[in-house]
Amino acid sequence: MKLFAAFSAEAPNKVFFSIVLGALAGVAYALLIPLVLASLTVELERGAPPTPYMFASFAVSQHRFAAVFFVTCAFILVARSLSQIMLLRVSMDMTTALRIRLYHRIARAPVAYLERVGSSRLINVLTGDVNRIVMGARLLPDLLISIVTLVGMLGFLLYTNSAVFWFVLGAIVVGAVTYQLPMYLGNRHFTRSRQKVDHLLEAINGLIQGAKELKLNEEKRAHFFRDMLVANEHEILRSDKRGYTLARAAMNYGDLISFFVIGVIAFVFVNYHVISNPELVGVIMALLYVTGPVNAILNFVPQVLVARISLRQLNEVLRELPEEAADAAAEVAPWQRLRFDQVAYRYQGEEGSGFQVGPLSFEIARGQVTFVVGGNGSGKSTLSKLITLHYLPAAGRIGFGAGQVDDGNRHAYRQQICAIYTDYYLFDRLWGNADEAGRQRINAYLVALRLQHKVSVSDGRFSTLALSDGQKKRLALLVALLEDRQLYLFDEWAADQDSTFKEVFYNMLLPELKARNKAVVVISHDDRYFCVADQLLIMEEGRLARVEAGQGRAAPPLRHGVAAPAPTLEQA
Ligand SMILES: Nc1ncnc2c1ncn2[C@@H]1O[C@H](COP(=O)(O)OP(=O)(O)OP(=O)(O)O)[C@@H](O)[C@H]1O
Repeated sequence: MKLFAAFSAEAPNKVFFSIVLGALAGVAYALLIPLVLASLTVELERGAPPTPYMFASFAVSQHRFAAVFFVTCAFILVARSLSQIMLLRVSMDMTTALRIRLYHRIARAPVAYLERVGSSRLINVLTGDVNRIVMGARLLPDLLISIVTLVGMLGFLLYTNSAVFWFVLGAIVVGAVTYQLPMYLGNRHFTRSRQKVDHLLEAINGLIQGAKELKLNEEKRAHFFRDMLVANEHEILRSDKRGYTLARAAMNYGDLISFFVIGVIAFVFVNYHVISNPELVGVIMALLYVTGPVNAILNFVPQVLVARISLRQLNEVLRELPEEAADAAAEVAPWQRLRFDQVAYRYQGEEGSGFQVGPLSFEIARGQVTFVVGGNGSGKSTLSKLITLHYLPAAGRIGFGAGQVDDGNRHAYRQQICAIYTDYYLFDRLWGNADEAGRQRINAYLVALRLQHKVSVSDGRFSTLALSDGQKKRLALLVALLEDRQLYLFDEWAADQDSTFKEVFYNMLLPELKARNKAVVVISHDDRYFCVADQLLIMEEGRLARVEAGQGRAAPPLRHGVAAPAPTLEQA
């Protein structure tokens, strides 16, 4: 029912219309056998067969019945095709709408959540579950046609012989109930298999991303295959085999229910009830005829069950996907200082609580460069995500000038921030239309970052991203510099740059941003350049050990011959 509701929400009118058409096709289907039987009965009652009607030089008996029969067939063809095509189209629209809805939800989910669940689960929902839901929903009209046909044929049986009707109805109820038991058990195996697919996708990700490491260590590769890939594959295989075995057995049992009933009526029932031979022929024809719809109902059930499991997974993801308010247009006042007041953040650990950063209190001023320094694991990157408003503080307040960051304005403040994280992502294009001045700036930055012979930009797209790690990071810096923001954060940007570009970064770009009255936060291990900072925040084990005033001056030039200086921006 939930599956149906999810489906009909997409286009209620179209779904309603195609269901009516499907139901009419089912009714017409159920009329075919009674029509043939009625024409035979009329012929028997008349005694001598009438002269056949000639149609296109073919002799046609009972031409009125024949006409109704063929018109009914034509109606079934049209109604059924229309119903299926309409629902097929709605289901395609539904697939796209579901995916787009999920994209929006993922885009609005907090970064901390996305880091926690990882990409495998979400990709599995987007590519696998959405399709399975739509496949299941697509079967609904066929299911409906079969149900209506079955009901119509039961009506015919009631009309023919009420004792047979009650017997058949009882047999169908017993058959459906006994059929449910193996289906229920099969369903449990399918659910288990579906959960394992998430783990398998993660392992496949490791297989591709970790290809280099795996190739260099045969023992590691063997363990990875055994414990991650093969173990998950086998568990999925085991669950699927059990699930499909039970489902198949149940389906075959379902296939034969009609024949059991026919056998019992033909060989046993007739000895206890009065039933004429024409009635018996009619009943057996009707029962043979319902074999198709009964099989269809039972065959579609496993797919609808799989679709229901996927719908449950999708709803679970949608339910647990937290949504952040995303009002980029909220009013925020101009500010000069970013304030952290007793701000604390704690990761959710596997068992209980994880690493805690804070409580931290400090200020970052515009027109100044603030360095965040400290040992590995001291919490610098975590702090960077607090400063850029991705992690929500568990305690304390973050403010820009007199304004406090809250759910309503967080997204608007984010629009004033630009960051390059250690795990940055470089998109292959620049968004927004660049005018002539913009194009000149891009070219100037390409020259300053010595990328002019490697990358060009046309129609806002980079000509290539096949670059070295250092070059890619310089391209990411170019993208950041083109965005005119109030606060810039660089998390170990210079770590994999050679000395020339460290010079450019620390002695040229940072002072330039400072001169443009930007608040600049730099996470760095380059102690040679600490003198560039106006302020140093020193982190130790998640706490702010000290806040030191810096010198706010350029680092002394590199020794002659170590690196050729890059052109300044003005020169470029
Ligand atoms: N996504 C996460 N989930 C849980 N714990 C995390 C996560 N990211 C980091 N941590 C924990 O937080 C601590 C601080 O990590 P963080 O990356 O902030 O340190 P860092 O100072 O930037 O280190 P480095 O200099 O090595 O980059 C680490 O001990 C780590 O275990």
